[in-house]
Amino acid sequence: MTGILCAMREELDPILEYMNIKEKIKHANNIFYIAEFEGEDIVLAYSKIGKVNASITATIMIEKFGVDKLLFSGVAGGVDEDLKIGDLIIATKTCQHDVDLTVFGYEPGYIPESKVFFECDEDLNNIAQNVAGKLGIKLKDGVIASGDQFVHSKERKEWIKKIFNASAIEMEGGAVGCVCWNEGVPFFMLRAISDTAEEGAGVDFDEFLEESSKISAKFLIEMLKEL
Ligand SMILES: Nc1ncnc2c(CN3C[C@H](CCSCCOCCO)[C@@H](O)C3)c[nH]c12
Repeated sequence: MTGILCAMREELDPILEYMNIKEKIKHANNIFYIAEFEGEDIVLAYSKIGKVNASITATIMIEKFGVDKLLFSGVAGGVDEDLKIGDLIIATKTCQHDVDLTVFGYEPGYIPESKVFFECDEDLNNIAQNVAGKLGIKLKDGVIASGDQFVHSKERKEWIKKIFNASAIEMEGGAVGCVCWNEGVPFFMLRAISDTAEEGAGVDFDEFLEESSKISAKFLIEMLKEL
């Protein structure tokens, strides 16, 4: 069964509008929507913000609901110069930019017995690129870096770009990628840009959250039709 995960209610609501919701299950302070879409059952939820919350919900989706591929939809801060507000990006891999065990000689983002980068599923990414081609949409791909902080400083953004070669920044994908890697579940992440993660990003985020969430949701629905 396909799982669709978002961080915020605003990111999930535009997706639910396309779904025939059959059941709502409350569990671990989340609501899991069991829906039917084009004859297939799908489980959907928003985790709440941040890597810990996203890890909890992703793990429950897999362990309790038997999700065998996990698709994330939401918004992100753009890092690459060519990413404008409203543009779409998919992750080739995710990481955690706020993990720092460098005093012990480890590279930024590395945790012993784990890894810095969690690869996203190539087949799902290829499907996304095919859908983008049919729709005539530019769909960037690249590293998307997560941390438990809303990044609103050019200095921090440039550091994340330099160290992780990040194209976008958010707060959940590195955790969900880690969960899916450990569980052996294919992971796909789609984000629409809501801000540029620099000074003033908070204002842009508030202004563009809803519209960028809809852009991501709309594309995800087109992709679901190809799964
Ligand atoms: N620059 C940036 N830095 C880090 N992450 C992001 C993301 C991606 N999501 C949005 C949300 C952060 C917003 S907290 C909003 C608090 O409530 C505001 C009122 O509801 C979190 O789930 C990560 C967009 N721009 C970002």
